Amino acid sequence: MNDFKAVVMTPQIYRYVREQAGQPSAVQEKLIARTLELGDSAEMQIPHEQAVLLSLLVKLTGAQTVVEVGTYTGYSTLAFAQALPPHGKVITCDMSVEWTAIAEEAWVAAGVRDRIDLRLGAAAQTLAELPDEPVIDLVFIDADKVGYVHYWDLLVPRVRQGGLLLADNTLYYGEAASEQPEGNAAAIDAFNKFVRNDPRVESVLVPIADGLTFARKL
Ligand SMILES: C[S@@+](CC[C@H](N)C(=O)[O-])C[C@H]1O[C@@H](n2cnc3c(N)ncnc32)[C@H](O)[C@@H]1O
Repeated sequence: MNDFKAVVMTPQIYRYVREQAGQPSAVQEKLIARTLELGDSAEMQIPHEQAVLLSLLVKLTGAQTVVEVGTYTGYSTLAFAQALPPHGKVITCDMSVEWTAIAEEAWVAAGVRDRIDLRLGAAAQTLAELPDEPVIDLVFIDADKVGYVHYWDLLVPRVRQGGLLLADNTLYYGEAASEQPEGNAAAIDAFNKFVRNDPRVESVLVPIADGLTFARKL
């Protein structure tokens, strides 16, 4: 068996991968630039190729109800909203008024503001207040890493059978794989073990961007 079949990413290969994802739209370009002005926090924005993947997943699954944990400046939300049918909805949670105000400008410019339900406040509270019925088609968890297991447990029962759960940063810069991960990397490692052993889903960790876990609700 081939134990190691993976391409070790280099800047040249990464540029090539980015080229295959196509160019960001004018609204996306502007949002990338506006987010970069924020400084260090800009690294939280998902890369464009991941946004393309998120859009594809909405279309492939026919999702109409998406729940996102972690809006930031709204790049991933925009990817979901643009891929949804006109009556579809993204419920997105964040605590930052400043960052989500930037997101809202982009959503308005893209003409998808009416498909987005922004809920400000602690995500655990927002998710606990969602209806108990399993009506969510697609979930994207991309907020504080120590909260992942709790968000997962709040969301899995609310996802329909066959629905898709996505969790971002599940490699955590590769640190989740270290012998003794610390801090956020330890939280992600614990989350990964939790998902692996969760009988409610079948899952796989895909090494795109910072690691993206896919899980299908059984
Ligand atoms: C990695 S960023 C999200 C990036 C976003 N998905 C994108 O594509 O640009 C994480 C976000 O989670 C938010 N966040 C962190 N802890 C939170 C909490 N307990 N409740 C709600 N939002 C939280 C932060 O304010 C931040 O905007």
